[in-house]
Amino acid sequence: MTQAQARPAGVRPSTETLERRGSITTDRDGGPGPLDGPEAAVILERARATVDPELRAAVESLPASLRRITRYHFGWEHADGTPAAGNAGKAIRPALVLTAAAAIGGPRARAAAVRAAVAVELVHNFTLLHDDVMDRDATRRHRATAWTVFGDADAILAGDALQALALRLLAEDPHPASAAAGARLADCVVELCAGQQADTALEKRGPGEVGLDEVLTMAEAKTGALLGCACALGALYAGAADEDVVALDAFGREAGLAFQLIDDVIGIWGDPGHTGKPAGADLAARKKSLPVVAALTSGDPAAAELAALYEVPYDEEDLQRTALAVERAGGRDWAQAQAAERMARAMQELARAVPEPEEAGGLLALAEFVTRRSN
Ligand SMILES: CC(C)=CCC/C(C)=C/CC/C(C)=C/COP(=O)(O)OP(=O)(O)O
Repeated sequence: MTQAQARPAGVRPSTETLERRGSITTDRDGGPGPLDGPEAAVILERARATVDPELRAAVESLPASLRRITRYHFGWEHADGTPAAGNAGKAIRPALVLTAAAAIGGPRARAAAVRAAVAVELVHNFTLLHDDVMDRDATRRHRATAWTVFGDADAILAGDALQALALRLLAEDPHPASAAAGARLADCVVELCAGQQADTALEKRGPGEVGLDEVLTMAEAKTGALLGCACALGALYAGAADEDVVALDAFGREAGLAFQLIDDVIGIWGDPGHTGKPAGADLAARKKSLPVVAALTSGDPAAAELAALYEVPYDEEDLQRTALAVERAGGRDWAQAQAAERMARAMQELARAVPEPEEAGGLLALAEFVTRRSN
């Protein structure tokens, strides 16, 4: 099913519709003006504007030493402590929390779910800080990663502090759903850790020793779990029925897997000007990303060439050859088709929880965004 087909018929919400269901607000409350760009971009921008004050307040509550690292990580400060323009990321996860809440319970539910959205964004950034240390990634969001500036220990501890702030935010929230949300977020952190552990274990194995199913399972835990949790938290804060919370969690997970598939494609063929990461970093690190494992297990003659390249350390010369071998063995096409398939499943779950297309439009737009993005 194509993405266009996946969108339920007749869904092209107007600015008024988006306002009514709470996905956006106009400048009456100081938010962005009327819808003037792609819907997802407006929703993401609005989510960023909604969560940033609480996110900053949470970070300001940290001791000075940890505050410095986290302010740098969010792009609010340079390494020397002077103010920076800020690049705290795309805000996909807080947008999912707020938009899921709005889809079920309208603008009031969206407003009630702000702390949950901040908590999810804090957990996401905890994982990024740790992931960069483990992967030895030197660049994130177009800047040097925190561990390269402050060292491994400080980056890890700043990540730990963000996770603690997330759980404290929910613990202090008087909303009736906050305890269930806290438990769900804690379970999600455990799943993220298991996914990350599976990933590091896979990286130690040879190119011929990794199966596609186990990489998909790992990616669902590492990436899908938090997107699913974000949607579930929004639904919980809106007072959704249990089965709708489950369906929205599944929607987020499937969209999350599509997101990881596209992230892996971008990691190989993306434009570094957009991604903020060096070209081919995943191939250079010999990462067993989803397109690579799909290619390795394809049975295509190009798979043998790819396996041979993956057996030896990275050499600048072979970067293009490696990307070409993944493509020739079908890894790129498979990842794109699999992302479309996951999107179709996500749409089914969304229709179960939010059958009214007008209400589902914001979540649909975000899911489409993750499979269309270029960074
Ligand atoms: C426990 C542990 C260390 C787990 C690691 C989990 C992990 C980092 C998974 C990768 C998820 C991912 C694609 C992040 C980029 O998100 P994004 O493109 O939305 O980032 P942005 O906030 O910069 O936009």
